[in-house]
Amino acid sequence: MRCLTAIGLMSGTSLDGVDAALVRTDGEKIVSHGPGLSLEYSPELRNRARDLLSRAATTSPDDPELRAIERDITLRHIEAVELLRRQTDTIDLIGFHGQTILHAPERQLTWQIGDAALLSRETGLPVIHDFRSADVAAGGEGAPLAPWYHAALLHGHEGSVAILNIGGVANVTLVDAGGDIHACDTGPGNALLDDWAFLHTGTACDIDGALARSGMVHTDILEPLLADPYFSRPAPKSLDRLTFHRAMNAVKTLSPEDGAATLVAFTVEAIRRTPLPCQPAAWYVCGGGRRNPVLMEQLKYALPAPVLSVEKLGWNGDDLEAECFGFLAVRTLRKLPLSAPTITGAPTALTGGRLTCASLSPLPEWLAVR
Ligand SMILES: Nc1ncnc2c1ncn2[C@@H]1O[C@H](COP(=O)(O)OP(=O)(O)OP(=O)(O)O)[C@@H](O)[C@H]1O
Ligand SMILES: CC(=O)N[C@H]1[C@@H]2OC[C@@H](O2)[C@@H](O)[C@@H]1O[C@H](C)C(=O)O
Repeated sequence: MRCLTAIGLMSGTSLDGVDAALVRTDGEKIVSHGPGLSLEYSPELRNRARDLLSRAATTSPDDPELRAIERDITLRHIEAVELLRRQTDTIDLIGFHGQTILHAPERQLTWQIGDAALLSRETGLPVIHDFRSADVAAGGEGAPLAPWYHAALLHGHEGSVAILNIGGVANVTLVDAGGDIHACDTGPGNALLDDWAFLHTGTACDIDGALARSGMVHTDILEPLLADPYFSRPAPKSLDRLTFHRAMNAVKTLSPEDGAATLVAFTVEAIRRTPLPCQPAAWYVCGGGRRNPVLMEQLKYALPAPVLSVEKLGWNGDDLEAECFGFLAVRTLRKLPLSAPTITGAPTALTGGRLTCASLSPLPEWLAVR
């Protein structure tokens, strides 16, 4: 198959906005990746989405507020596509992750909202979406899905490497010296710390780790949190943004600074305790967590190998997830696997994703022959 240029779109668990990025690929090799951009959600939309997440388990897909949030989020994605389109000649397709509002693989449930038909109609492009359902339906975790992309980018790299994404939730990909891929969600990323900072300072995150830096870690609170069976469970495993929300209750009597320090330690300790088949020679960090200097310092202290930003590999740590969904969109078209037993626990290597093509007539030849 010839190489295609895809726009990948990701609205992550921190609910900060939409990331969009270009990737040129045949679904196996990465010819080029980037540039990308991010568009924030308004504080109002963020609050509505946060509220929706907390009641998603009991919300019907026809709920009018859910529909309204889905539309507003999709409109922001359309803006992102139009802005990115100005930076390149031809776009072939879009990989559209949507916004996860509920993730419960043990109930074969994973729910990403986003109106793929509206996105396709407004942009005139084919849209691949619903990346996680097939994996969850087959008994997999449905997440993380970035590992195939990390492995493709690492092609030719020697030794074992960990790529650590610290978003709202944190997840790791380990590519071992033989090229085998292992992965899982490690535990909380920034989401608890974001909620804590918002509660105490009204800011969307603990900017530059200012709160955590002057706080003290309360191990008497931390240890019971780390006693959760999730941390001793072998990989593959995945999380919902709200899985460890009770930690907010556990730290509620602490000062803003001590609460922040304890939540940072929770993220770091969960990463350190992640059961991996071998120790990586280096950890490369992507996602917004790498911008929190306190988190990065603590990681460097806790982990036995060097901890660096993915920028050291020449990658853009803000765009990586968006690029990934462009890459996976092309893999969907080629019916290549998006997941595998050591990544999501799916019984075999599985493809996934669905095509929505609202306004293309005639279909491009590469799409029509699928
Ligand atoms: N200067 C900063 N100081 C502290 N934290 C920061 C800073 N910049 C970004 N962050 C953190 O990064 C987060 C955003 O990270 P990112 O965009 O990777 O998350 P996401 O993609 O939404 O999450 P996920 O990967 O779980 O889907 C913010 O919510 C914040 O916690
Ligand atoms: C269900 C869901 O949306 N999971 C996200 C979330 O954010 C980080 C972590 O939890 C990861 O498992 C996943 O996203 C990335 C892009 C993934 O699938 O690799």
